Amino acid sequence: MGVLVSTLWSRLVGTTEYKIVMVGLHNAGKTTILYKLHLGDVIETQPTIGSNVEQVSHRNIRFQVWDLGGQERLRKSWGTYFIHTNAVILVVDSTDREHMPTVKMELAAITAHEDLANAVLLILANKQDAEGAMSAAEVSTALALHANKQHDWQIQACCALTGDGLFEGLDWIIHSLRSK
Ligand SMILES: Nc1nc2c(ncn2[C@@H]2O[C@H](COP(=O)(O)OP(=O)(O)OP(=O)(O)O)[C@@H](O)[C@H]2O)c(=O)[nH]1
Ligand SMILES: [Mg+2]
Repeated sequence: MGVLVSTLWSRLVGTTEYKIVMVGLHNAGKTTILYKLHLGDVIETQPTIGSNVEQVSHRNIRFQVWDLGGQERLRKSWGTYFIHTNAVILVVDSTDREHMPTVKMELAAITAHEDLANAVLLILANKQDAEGAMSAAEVSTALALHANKQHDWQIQACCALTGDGLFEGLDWIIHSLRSK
């Protein structure tokens, strides 16, 4: 009963907070997305060593968004951020066809991680503005997303520079978490 009342109260006064962890290979656009969501602006980024964390608000819901460095040597530590995560965002550089097999391998590790058993998964097919970018459908095929039966998932095309697709992605996360 107490949990029900507190959930209803949170929804009424807008105090729900979800933890999102954003992963993806180096140069995928994670930090650009984080600050586009947090500040509404495009910032100049450097490769992330470790992580950034910021609050993002959308539809009266607060998200604590973690942006993890994507260089190969940093990927081993992603798992240390996963505890109590509600949603994982996997950011993909849609122009980087060569590294899709690596993304697929990292995705397999993410979906198998025990701390993410209840998390929902959003794949952002980023850099849609760039020439030669794979469509969301092509990225979906390259990553064999339909084989993923463990998590609720969705793929969303986006462009971090304009912000197109980013809030649609958050809308899906909200909808998916609420229908759990
Ligand atoms: N054309 C285009 N460039 C983008 C887009 N998103 C990010 N970039 C560029 O991609 C480069 C890498 O962006 P970051 O946000 O630093 O990438 P990251 O995923 O945080 O990289 P790591 O911190 O190394 O893991 C930057 O030059 C961004 O401006 C996009 O949607 N379109
Ligand atoms: Mg970064």
